[in-house]
Amino acid sequence: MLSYEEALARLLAACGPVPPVDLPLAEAASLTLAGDLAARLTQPPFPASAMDGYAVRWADMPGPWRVVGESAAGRGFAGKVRAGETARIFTGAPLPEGADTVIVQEEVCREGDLLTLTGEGPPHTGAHVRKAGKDFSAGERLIAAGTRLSPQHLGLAAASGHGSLAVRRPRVAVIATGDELVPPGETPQADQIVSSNGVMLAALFRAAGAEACDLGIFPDNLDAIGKGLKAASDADLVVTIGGASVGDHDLVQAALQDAGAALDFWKVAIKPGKPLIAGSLGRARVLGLPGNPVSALVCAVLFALPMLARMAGRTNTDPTITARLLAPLPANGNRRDHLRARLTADGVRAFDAQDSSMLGVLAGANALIIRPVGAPATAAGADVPVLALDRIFVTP
Ligand SMILES: Nc1nc2c(c(=O)[nH]1)N[C@H]1C(S)=C(S)[C@@H](COP(=O)(O)OP(=O)(O)OC[C@H]3O[C@@H](n4cnc5c(N)ncnc54)[C@H](O)[C@@H]3O)O[C@H]1N2
Ligand code: MOO
Repeated sequence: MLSYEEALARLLAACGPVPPVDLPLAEAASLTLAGDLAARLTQPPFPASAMDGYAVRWADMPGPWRVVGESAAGRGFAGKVRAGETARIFTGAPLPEGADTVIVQEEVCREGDLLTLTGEGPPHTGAHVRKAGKDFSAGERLIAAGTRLSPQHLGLAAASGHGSLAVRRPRVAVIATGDELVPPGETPQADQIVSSNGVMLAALFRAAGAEACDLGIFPDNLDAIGKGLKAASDADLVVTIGGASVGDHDLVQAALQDAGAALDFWKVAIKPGKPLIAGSLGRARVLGLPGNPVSALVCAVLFALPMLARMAGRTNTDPTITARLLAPLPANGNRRDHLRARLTADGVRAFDAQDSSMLGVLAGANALIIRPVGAPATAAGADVPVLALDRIFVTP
């Protein structure tokens, strides 16, 4: 059986960046920028007031002044501020020619056109004025290729003159297999259960900056699964769920072979998720995940997310952190284990129930404690490696 490290290395070696697409800013949130982004505009484009007040020449301090005009945001003062003169000015408005400093309105008294200083006045020349280009200048590199776009990045891109962005958004097709499955919202008949994994994994992949298409449920027969694979074949990553193990109705490998897929490996020394299948179908990568919900999610977190990061053109940062163990753990066997756990400021504690079918425990877990192959019994207080799921699911 392949180790986790070997399996991940092989999967990543087979993935490259997908071609970029141009998307409107509003659709680019949390996707990955394809190329360096340079400013097209300068911000602020002109020296601008940072306060509501009066624009003056520092040389004229401490006044008094004659008010000769007004500069508002979006409607500057066309005239010039000369010796002894001032212009009313508002936050964000262009500083009129001749002026170099702003006095806040709380520090002056105005009677008609006459303005006198009542407070301390501005501390230095240029006070309360934002120089042109203080934020950024046209041509400046603002966001590096490979960055996942946060809301703040989108604001910066908009301000700097971009209405759309070139991003890499890998496409993932999700195929659930199983005669026992009915879609979410439907009432299962005798011997049936609801397919929970499709919606769960599609949401995970979307949160990772992929375009996920949940193709639905395909029964346990070669023809049906073959149809599913056909429908999925223009994706960058095809993810099947279930039918990965050794039972008579576990047909995903056979269906992949029928469809002409090349199989790379089957089974990884991890827990849960041992029967993972990996291969390629045309130009798509294929991951055949085990059907147990926890196994499917753990495999997706361990393998699909790094593959999607690579396809999106991001460097895959290892999300593993270290936390203090709050309750002892027994020695681990020959598979790298991933214990559902609760991570708090105090440390991390594994749930007692670790069966790979239990969605209730999975949904209550915000972390996976990693138990390396052959890890000895570990006492409370020790530092252990942990995957903090909250971090993985909300990145950027
Ligand atoms: N004799 C052996 N039996 C099994 C082995 C083994 O090594 N020898 N491995 C076990 C392990 S470990 C796992 S994990 C499972 C994986 O099985 P499959 O990938 O073939 O999955 P299924 O049998 O199709 O389903 C398993 C389980 O998950 C439920 N399921 C499937 N799809 C969904 C879905 N979309 N939503 C919710 N639940 C789903 C399914 O009903 C089963 O209960 O095999 C063990 N057996
Ligand atoms: O490897 Mo299975 O995923 O333990 O239930």
